[in-house]
Amino acid sequence: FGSCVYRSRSVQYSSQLRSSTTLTMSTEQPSAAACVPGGKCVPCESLDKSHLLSPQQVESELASMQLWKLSDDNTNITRTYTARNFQAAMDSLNAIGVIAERENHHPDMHLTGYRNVEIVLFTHSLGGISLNDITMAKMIDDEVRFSYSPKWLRENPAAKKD
Ligand SMILES: C[C@H](O)[C@H](O)[C@H]1CNC2=NC(N)=NC(=O)C2=N1
Repeated sequence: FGSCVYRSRSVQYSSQLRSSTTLTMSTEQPSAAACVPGGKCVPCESLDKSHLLSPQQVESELASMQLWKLSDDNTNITRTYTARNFQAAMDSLNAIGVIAERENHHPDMHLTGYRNVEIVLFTHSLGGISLNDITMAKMIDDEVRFSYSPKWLRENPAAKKD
């Protein structure tokens, strides 16, 4: 997933003595990179308005992602679920957080009523939806092992993973 090309190493030179320069290699945190389908990543900063998806484009992407909905104002995609319990909700948020940090593309996450979760994805730098958000949604669906409320799962069979 998202084999992002990170600007991996920053080289800091600090000359301690005039006669020698200490070369300290430090590996930066993975740089700003957001992923688009196909595992290619583009740095967040390289996105511009041309990367915004139209509502039609979003809807066609979401046709195969039934757990996600396009917001009424077309500015984000959301996924809501009820976890089995508070810990399961927290575990899912933390798992999503790992993906978000890895991809440097972060959802808004809301936990209410101790186990009702809403995940909201949009590209902050554009104020709308880009392919990065679609990719993140797919990664969340594919990689996170959710523990749902059995009642919720019965009511949302699309969430069932075989
Ligand atoms: C500097 C940093 O890479 C950027 O702010 C990243 C961080 N995470 C992000 N997450 C989201 N959803 N949208 C962004 O534009 C974004 N940009």
